[in-house]
Amino acid sequence: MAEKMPAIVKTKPAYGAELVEVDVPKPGPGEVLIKVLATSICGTDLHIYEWNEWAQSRIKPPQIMGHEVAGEVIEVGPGVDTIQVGDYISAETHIVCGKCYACRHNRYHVCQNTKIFGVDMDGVFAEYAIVPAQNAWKNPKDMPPEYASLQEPLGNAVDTVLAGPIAGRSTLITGAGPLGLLGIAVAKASGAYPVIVSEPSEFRRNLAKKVGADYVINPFEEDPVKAVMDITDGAGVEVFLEFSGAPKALEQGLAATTPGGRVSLLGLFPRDVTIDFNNLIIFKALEVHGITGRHLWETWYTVSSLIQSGKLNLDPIITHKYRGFDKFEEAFELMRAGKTGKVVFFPHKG
Ligand SMILES: NC(=O)c1ccc[n+]([C@@H]2O[C@H](COP(=O)([O-])OP(=O)(O)OC[C@H]3O[C@@H](n4cnc5c(N)ncnc54)[C@H](O)[C@@H]3O)[C@@H](O)[C@H]2O)c1
Ligand SMILES: C[C@@H](O)[C@H](N)C(=O)O
Ligand SMILES: [Zn+2]
Ligand SMILES: [Zn+2]
Repeated sequence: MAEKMPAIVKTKPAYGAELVEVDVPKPGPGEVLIKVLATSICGTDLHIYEWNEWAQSRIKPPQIMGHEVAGEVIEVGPGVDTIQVGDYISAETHIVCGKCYACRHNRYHVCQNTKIFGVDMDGVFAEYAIVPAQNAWKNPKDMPPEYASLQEPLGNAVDTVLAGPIAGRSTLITGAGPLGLLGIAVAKASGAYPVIVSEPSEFRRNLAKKVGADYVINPFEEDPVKAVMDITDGAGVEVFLEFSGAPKALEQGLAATTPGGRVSLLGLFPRDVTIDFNNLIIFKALEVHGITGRHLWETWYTVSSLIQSGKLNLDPIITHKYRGFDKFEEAFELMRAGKTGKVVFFPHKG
């Protein structure tokens, strides 16, 4: 096996990243080494690439980027007995402690000592990568690697969409970035109707339609609250799913939700948000959920089953596929410009 490999590395505390030759890592105790078959870019990778304030406070270069992955196990470290060479895996990116108050209540998704690979340690934008065995998820052999790699962000979308009843419910999704698009696919596969999407980008509104949105709205040109009221005969939507992180979208979504409806919030707001709690939440008796990460491991079972059911319309969401990492800068710049859905690399050129 090769001793060196190309990897996208955050080499310096500054904008960008570099494609460099690094040593193929050796799995330590409790770890496995995978041949990376597919790896996709997350918005968090973009923040690390851009070196925004959050990245500056958290990332310690030099470090291999990336965390969404599918790969074949080629070596297991000492003490690993749950995963074998030849297994085809994806990875839960949150490495949880198993010991804190949250973990001891089976709330692993809010472990207070969570570490994330590709964020707090080397990641998977490479030909080979280390995954802690406790984080490995075995895939069926016939699942395409690009779908298998999307399971981690699909888990975010599944936890948002399925935080309450959805079948037959009118649903508003704000934001059709990669996560919102995955949310549309999950909502449609789960029987939501009508699915109304508010998204300012024309490119992404078109993707939303291809994924199955029943109505799309440009919130910069028409009032989404009025549009939702028109579509729902003045009732408002039963379910509001926030995927944009835009404060205005939150306010509009709450106003467009029917009294007694359900609100699930995944988007992260760039600053504190001021909301009329009394009129938009309390007097409407809304059920509000904050969503973070994925439930371990219930969400992974749901995601895997949804993919295997063939009902998730993922193909329109994967807008860009790259063999090798040579054009990684193009990929990041396209994503920064909002001209992509999900971007997937297949690191091995052969
Ligand atoms: N809670 C979690 O665990 C978790 C995990 C992953 C991502 N996130 C967050 O989820 C959000 C979505 O992620 P993403 O990668 O798709 O981000 P993204 O930035 O690519 O997508 C956001 C979309 O919202 C749209 N938008 C902007 N203003 C809007 C408005 N007023 N109304 C409607 N849409 C508007 C943008 O045009 C864009 O397409 C981000 O805020 C991200 O930080 C949270
Ligand atoms: C790391 C972050 O980007 C990841 N998608 C999560 O679910 O937490
Ligand atoms: Zn991520
Ligand atoms: Zn913990």
